Amino acid sequence: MNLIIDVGNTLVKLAVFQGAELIGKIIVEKRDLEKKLSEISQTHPGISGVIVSRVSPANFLWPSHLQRNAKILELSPGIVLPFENLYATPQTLGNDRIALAAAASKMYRDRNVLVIDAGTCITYDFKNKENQYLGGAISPGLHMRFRALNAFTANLPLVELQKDLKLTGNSTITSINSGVVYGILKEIDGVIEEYAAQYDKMVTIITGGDAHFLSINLKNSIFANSNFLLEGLNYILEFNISQ
Ligand SMILES: Nc1ncnc2c1ncn2[C@@H]1O[C@H](COP(=O)(O)OP(=O)(O)O)[C@@H](O)[C@H]1O
Ligand SMILES: CC(C)(COP(=O)(O)O)[C@@H](O)C(=O)NCCC(=O)O
Repeated sequence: MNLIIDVGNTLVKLAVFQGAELIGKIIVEKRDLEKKLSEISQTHPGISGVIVSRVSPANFLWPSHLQRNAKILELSPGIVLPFENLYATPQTLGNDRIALAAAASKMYRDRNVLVIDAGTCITYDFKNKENQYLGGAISPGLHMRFRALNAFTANLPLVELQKDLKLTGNSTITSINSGVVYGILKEIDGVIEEYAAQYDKMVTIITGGDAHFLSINLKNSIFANSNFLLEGLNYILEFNISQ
């Protein structure tokens, strides 16, 4: 059994895998991580492998049971990867993006794959059909856009996402919502179309906290998979254990 820990910039995702099958998942705030880890190590005494990926600091103590009985792997740029990494600055590449490329490699090794992760930031990661990771793009996430409009102006309030979309905002709140949400939707559709024009038979995956809401409003039909990053981390762990 493997324990997977994905520390994002906003939330921590924890999952337990039995081999390649995800058997449990929980999303927690960083302040609750240590408590949850201790609970999981008690309820799943069979955990023998752990992988942790961080893109932001998270301070916690490992439960002693895990420290004693499990192989703990911290994802870092030096780790052996199941794909060829052509990023020009691999030492600065986000661990979450490495995990997404690993999942693309596991599930679609011989295909061109674009992975979109809509979390704190929106990341675009492209792996080609030669199993090479080329890189992609980083842009501000949904909440970051709402917060930026509030933080860098005098008059704009901090708006919560309105799921009822109106193209033409007729108030400050609906204008902000239209700008943020249509801005993201058109960005994502545009990026997909640019890649699809350059790479044949491309698979596109969307994941991350805002994936569901965005995917149902996109023009392009793409696969939403909320566990894609976790699957990638599990694959990297299994790949390194078997080396
Ligand atoms: N300050 C915030 N308040 C409320 N929600 C936020 C805030 N910052 C980010 N979010 C939302 O939290 C979710 C985090 O998604 P997730 O994929 O877990 O991101 P990450 O991996 O970056 O932690 C997203 O829906 C994002 O829009
Ligand atoms: C771009 C990110 C901040 C995304 O983080 P997230 O929104 O998933 O929390 C993270 O992948 C990161 O810190 N990347 C480092 C820069 C790079 O990937 O080149």
